[in-house]
Amino acid sequence: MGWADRPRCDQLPAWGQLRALSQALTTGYDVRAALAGDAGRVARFSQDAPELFADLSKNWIDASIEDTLFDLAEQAGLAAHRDAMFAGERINNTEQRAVLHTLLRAPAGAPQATPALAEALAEVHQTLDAMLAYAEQVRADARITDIVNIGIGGSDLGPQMAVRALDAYAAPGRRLHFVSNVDGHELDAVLRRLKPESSLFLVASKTFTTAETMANARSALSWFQREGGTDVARHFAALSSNVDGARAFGIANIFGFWDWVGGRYSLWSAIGLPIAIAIGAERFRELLAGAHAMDTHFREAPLRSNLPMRLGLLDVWYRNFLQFTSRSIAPYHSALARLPAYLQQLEMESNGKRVDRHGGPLPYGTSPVLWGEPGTNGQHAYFQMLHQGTDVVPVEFVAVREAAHRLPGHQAALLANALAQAQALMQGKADAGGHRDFPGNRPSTFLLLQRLTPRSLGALVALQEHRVFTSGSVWGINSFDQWGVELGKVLAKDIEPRLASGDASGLDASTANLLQRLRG
Ligand SMILES: O=P(O)(O)OC[C@H]1O[C@](O)(CO)[C@@H](O)[C@@H]1O
Repeated sequence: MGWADRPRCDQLPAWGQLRALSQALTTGYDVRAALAGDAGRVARFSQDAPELFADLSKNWIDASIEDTLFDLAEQAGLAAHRDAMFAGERINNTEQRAVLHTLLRAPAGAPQATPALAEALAEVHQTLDAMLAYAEQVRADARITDIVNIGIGGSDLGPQMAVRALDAYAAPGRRLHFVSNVDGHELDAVLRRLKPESSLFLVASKTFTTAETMANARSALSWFQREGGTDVARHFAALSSNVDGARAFGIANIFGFWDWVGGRYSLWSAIGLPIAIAIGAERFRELLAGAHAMDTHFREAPLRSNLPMRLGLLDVWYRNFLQFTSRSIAPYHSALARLPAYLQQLEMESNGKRVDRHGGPLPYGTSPVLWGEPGTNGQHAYFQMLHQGTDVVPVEFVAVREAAHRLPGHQAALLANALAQAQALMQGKADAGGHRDFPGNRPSTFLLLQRLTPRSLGALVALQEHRVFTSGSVWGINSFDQWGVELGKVLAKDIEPRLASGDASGLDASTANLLQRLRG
């Protein structure tokens, strides 16, 4: 039986065993006792992976639970599903598309399973070379001081997150702006500071039809022409798999990609152009190399030491057997400020599904809610709830050992806080007074990077992509479509003219009332 037609995960033997294991944890799993009583626990639940170290030992997990999760992965055909993705099978079944973002970071000429894949890889490298040559050209052009990326969702979140994360590698004197929202305040605030002759607009849209991006691109183009800009070909470029659409818009400089790159998996493609302009071609290649190293790990490491698989299986354990509904991301590096937003799209758009890949409703939970802010800021905001709230929320710390700055004292203070928070969540502190009592035993994972470099960022992001693949695969869903975003788009199109006309016919009473108030 193949991965696509195996029984649903809740009908697999390991699922029942995991249910029994979770029912045995009547008062939760005691991580403190487990750590104190087992000298081998840290080694058993820690591991190296490319560019990072992971400590899972503060989680509600033990050897028998993890072994049963490994059984579940085997029974669910996880490895075969992964291999099908790398082999270019159309695993995105609702759109009949392959899922090959990993090919975007494969080295030129890397052996491929089929001639078609080898050909696709050659095309990837041709486009990459052209895109990186263009990035270098922009970097060398002292007249261009402001680059504006106009895109939304995957055409915004990845580049924005990475540009900020790699700011230490950016050449000074050039500003990158990201405009995503159809809310004109956002574009207006950027345009007010720009001059046409020193601006470059990158219109980033896989489909080149997304309403917000098209509205912003049209407004940017009229501003450019109104302000006396003449050379559209020099000041506008498009990053899109819809080359005809970009051309019809009037853009000549187009960097393409393929339908097998999902929007939220696209920062490695032409969508990564703002990153390449910020950090340069060589550093961009390092970003790809870091991701490729994680791809190789995901492909080749045995299940037991395969970090994306271990994290994804832990996510399944938490979501389906301990009923945790969210995970908090705590990056202890201010340059990773946009990582939680990026991961929200990655995980919640991929795995926020209520039917299996054949369309059958699921009786179990899927994507958790992801949220977070950089540490130490979160500590002074919502960590109260993590320590003393009624719900258990697993926290994923991301810490970076070496700072990119030389300000004395700050890095030690930052790292001490990361460690202390993980420790405090776990240890707790008994106090008879109630209000000052910390129950402790709150689970966390600790990911540790040596430095935040293009390479380590690439590995970190690929790790997250593959852990999302893992949980989605076990759940039997299609992690690569996003039909859930469509209905709101259609309704907005219907409502927009009504705001002008006031026609509320056929609307429900609440929407009709709000429509009239918005008009007034
Ligand atoms: O790159 P595009 O085609 O403009 O799409 C932007 C985003 O919109 C979505 O399709 C959701 O509406 C995302 O999946 C995607 O990343």
